[in-house]
Amino acid sequence: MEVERRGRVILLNGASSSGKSSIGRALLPLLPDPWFLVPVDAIGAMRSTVHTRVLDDRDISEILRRTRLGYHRAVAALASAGNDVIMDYPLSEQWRVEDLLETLQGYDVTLVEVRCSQDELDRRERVRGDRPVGLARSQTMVYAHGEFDIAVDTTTAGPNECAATIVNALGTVPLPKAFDRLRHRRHI
Ligand SMILES: Nc1ncnc2c1ncn2[C@@H]1O[C@H](COP(=O)(O)OP(=O)(O)OP(=O)(O)O)[C@@H](O)[C@H]1O
Repeated sequence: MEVERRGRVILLNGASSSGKSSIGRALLPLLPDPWFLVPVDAIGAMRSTVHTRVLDDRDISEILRRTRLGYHRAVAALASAGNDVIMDYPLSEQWRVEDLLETLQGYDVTLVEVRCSQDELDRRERVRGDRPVGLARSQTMVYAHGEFDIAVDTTTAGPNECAATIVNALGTVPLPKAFDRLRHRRHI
C-alpha cells in the first residue's frame, strides 16, 4: 500500500533524570499534529518479567540489546507509515547512535540535547528513588557523538518551558541536521 508521507522524529536525548519524559509529555499539547510519544521504557515494559529460564548476565545484556534494537525499528516502522514520533531515549552507548543512523536513514530526525547539571541530576535521583543511585553519572557519554539540533537545559527551566523552546526552534533548525552531519562524518 502506498504511504503518502514519512513521519518526523524528535529524539530527546539526555542522561537519566535529565527530564526527557517530562519534556515529552509537555511537548504533546504544544504540537499542531498528533505525535506519538514512544519512550524506550514503554517498549521495555512490554517484555515479560516472568519466565521459566534463569538468565545469566550475558543473557540479560543480550536481551537489553535486542530490546533497544527493536525500539529503533519500532520507531522506524511507525514513521514509515507517516506517523510523527517523539523518542525518549538516552544515547548512552555509541552503537545506539550507529544503529539509529542506519535505521532512521531517510527520516527527518531532530536531535534534542536535554542537559542538566550533575548536582541537580544527583538530587533528582535521590528524590525519585526509582533509579539506581549513580545511573545519571554513568551516562555522561550521552552527548559524546558531539552533534545536536536543539539544546535545552532543565537545571533551572521546567518541562513546559523546555517544550516551548523546542517547538519554537523546530521550524528553524539549520540543515543538514545532526543525524545527517553524523552520517556524513561516517560516510553512511
Ligand atoms: N525541568 C525539571 N525541573 C525539575 N525537576 C524535573 C524537571 N524535569 C524532570 N524533573 C524531575 O526529575 C525526575 C526525572 O524526570 P524524568 O522522568 O522526566 O527524566 P528522564 O530523563 O526521562 O529520566 P529516565 O531516563 O531515568 O527515565 C522526576 O522526578 C521529575 O519530576
